[in-house]
Amino acid sequence: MALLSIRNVFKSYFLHGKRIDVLRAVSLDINAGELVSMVGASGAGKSTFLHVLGTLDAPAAGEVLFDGRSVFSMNDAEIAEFRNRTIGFVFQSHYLLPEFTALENVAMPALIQRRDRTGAYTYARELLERVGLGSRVDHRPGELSGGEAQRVALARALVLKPAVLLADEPTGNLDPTTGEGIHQLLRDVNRDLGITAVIVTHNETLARSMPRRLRLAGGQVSEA
Ligand SMILES: Nc1ncnc2c1ncn2[C@@H]1O[C@H](COP(=O)(O)OP(=O)(O)OP(=O)(O)O)[C@@H](O)[C@H]1O
Repeated sequence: MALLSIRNVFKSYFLHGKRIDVLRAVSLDINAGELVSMVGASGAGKSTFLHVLGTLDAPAAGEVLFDGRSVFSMNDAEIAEFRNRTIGFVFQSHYLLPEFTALENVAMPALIQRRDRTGAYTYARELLERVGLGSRVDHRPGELSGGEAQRVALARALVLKPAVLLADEPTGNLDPTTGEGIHQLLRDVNRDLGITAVIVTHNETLARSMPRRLRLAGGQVSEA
């Protein structure tokens, strides 16, 4: 059975009396452990797709299934709980808290969930070492390079041990070499931690380096 399934999903926006159909009858299965890239023109709906897949946004019609269970049939509190437990997000901006160190930023989701403090910091440190920032744990975001800050954001997305990692243009603000470093880390995390990952990117070369490639165009998702 697929880990994540999208079944006949529609999503539109209404703005100034006009309707924009973004996703039109999208169906897709993603198996546990897959590493998937998604490309598509600006405005094609990639972020919208990722938000629906990540349960941040409900579809107008259709279903999102996790392990065969329909996510949007749960109530809002249950969906939020499910999302916290299951999905890690990385965005184009790192959204790190400026007044906290790298270590505190990574541990934060676990502390908010009232997990064991020592365990949270130990795992946060381990994740920072994994992303190559063992020597930067006490740096605040303003004392990190763009690529380093994005690696901290990736570590933070992993601290609750999610089954799924969704990344929306995680290298969009980075130079190509630094961007390739982040993509390599995503490949490592997928391989070593067994996390299922979907990465939206504008970089066709990086997208092609992923084992499975999707393209979003005309409201439809196809294998690329
Ligand atoms: N909240 C909203 N209200 C109205 N229209 C929206 C909203 N969010 C997105 N859109 C429109 O929906 C379409 C898809 O947007 P989306 O951000 O999903 O595209 P994208 O493929 O991620 O684009 P980009 O690569 O430029 O980030 C765009 O035409 C956008 O203008």
